[in-house]
Amino acid sequence: MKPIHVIGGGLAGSESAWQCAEAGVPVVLHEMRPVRETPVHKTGGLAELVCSNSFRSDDATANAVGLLHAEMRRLGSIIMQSGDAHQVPAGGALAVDRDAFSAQVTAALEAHPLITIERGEIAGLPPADWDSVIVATGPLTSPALATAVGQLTGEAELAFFDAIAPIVHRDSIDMDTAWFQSRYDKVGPGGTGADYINCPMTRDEYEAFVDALLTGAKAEFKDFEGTPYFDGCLPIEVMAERGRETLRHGPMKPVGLTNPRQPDVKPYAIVQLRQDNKLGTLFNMVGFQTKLKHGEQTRVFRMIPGLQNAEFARLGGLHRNTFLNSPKLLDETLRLKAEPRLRFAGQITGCEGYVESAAIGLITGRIAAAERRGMPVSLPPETTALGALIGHITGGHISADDGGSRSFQPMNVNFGLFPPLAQTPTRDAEGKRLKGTAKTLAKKNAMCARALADLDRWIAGERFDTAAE
Ligand SMILES: Cc1cc2nc3c(=O)[nH]c(=O)nc-3n(C[C@H](O)[C@H](O)[C@H](O)COP(=O)(O)OP(=O)(O)OC[C@H]3O[C@@H](n4cnc5c(N)ncnc54)[C@H](O)[C@@H]3O)c2cc1C
Repeated sequence: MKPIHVIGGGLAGSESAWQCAEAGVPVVLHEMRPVRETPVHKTGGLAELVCSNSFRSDDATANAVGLLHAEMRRLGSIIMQSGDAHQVPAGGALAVDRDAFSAQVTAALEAHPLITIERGEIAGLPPADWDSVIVATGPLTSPALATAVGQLTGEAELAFFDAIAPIVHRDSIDMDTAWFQSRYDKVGPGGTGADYINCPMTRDEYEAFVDALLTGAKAEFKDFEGTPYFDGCLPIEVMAERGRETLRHGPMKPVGLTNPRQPDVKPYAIVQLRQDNKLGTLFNMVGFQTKLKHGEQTRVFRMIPGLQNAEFARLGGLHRNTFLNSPKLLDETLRLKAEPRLRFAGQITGCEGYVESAAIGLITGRIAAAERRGMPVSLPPETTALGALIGHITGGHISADDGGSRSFQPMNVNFGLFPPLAQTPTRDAEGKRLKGTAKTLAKKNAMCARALADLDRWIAGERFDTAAE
């Protein structure tokens, strides 16, 4: 059997390669690192996490990304297996030790008899005799390949940017000012209820901090002027520009947390830091992605009480994010209409986040493997998180039909992408009428239950079963 070529050994490409191989199809995985680096990757490891170490909520009963975790686990995801094996405490979220996680993914792929890993950049369109290719080169696709893809799709259909948050050495945080606590003391999977470091601010401190953010020198990005930000990853200073109170309602919201030294005084704002490595020596500043210049970051972030002596293991930054205008360019099985031997996976398709990228890698791998084996291709139902996400990429988004710039933007999985329930729950188990948040929660519960039931039926109806191969 001719191999499937997967380009890019990140979150999506690693999962794609794994799924193809588990389905009995040989794979050549091409990863350019460490021969050639991206502006943000630091290692040669597969599935390297470039910023936060969080896979976000692990709640499969009421959260769309938690549901996606559950679906991927049912489909034998190597990313979820490795994430689960290297979890670190993070309240209700699934966060991982990034090095151990990446090492496990790398070892699993290296050991698979059907996977060959070739290190080196694919610096242009793949050779013509590669008849089935999965392009999973991510937001930082190398310029040579991006240019080649751009020529197939039209240059205007690529390029965007993203921001990363700083990481602080734990022993440089003043724990006489800061304290450990998860919001609402939420224990979550593998957490303790006291997983985050919290830094409180008075009103005066908050106002001075916002002023410093607004006036601090920013890195310039002339290349990207006029490009809209993705709302899920707004730089902190851009949020501050939207209004002086915006941060207090966003990453600095002071709710669900009590300062043990002054339990009766409500902080005006709180900065949270989340454990970043298993050792617990590094903590990242939650929601603090930034395009402040490096010197300014040190100065401004040391204004935060508890971080006055902070030592930064990594400062924040702003980087390119390459993605396709997929609804226009890809068919329903994620093939490039202009060149169908090329299939796309991961963030380059316009999903957003580690888990979503891996999820699209998972489905793309299964589709490509089924096709190679001459089996019918079946997509997950649109009621599942996987199906909803693919739907968004390949057709769910409705473009503004005004002839202006494209409107398709990267998207995290969310319940807005799912078809509505046939019947929305109106009463609880005791027959009491549901209202407000209880009603919303019941709706999410019902959507999750529907998704998992439909996914199980889809799995049962597949013509090949990866677990049995
Ligand atoms: C600055 C920044 C910060 C981010 N922060 C977060 C975050 O905090 N949380 C989150 O969930 N997501 C974050 N993301 C998004 C996250 O990177 C992606 O969701 C995820 O890594 C995408 O997975 P992927 O497999 O599509 O791409 P990647 O994981 O980036 O993998 C792509 C791989 O392709 C390789 N490659 C590129 N070009 C070539 C080529 N021509 N030949 C061979 N190999 C090639 C790269 O080396 C890389 O290993 C961030 C992205 C950026 C850029």
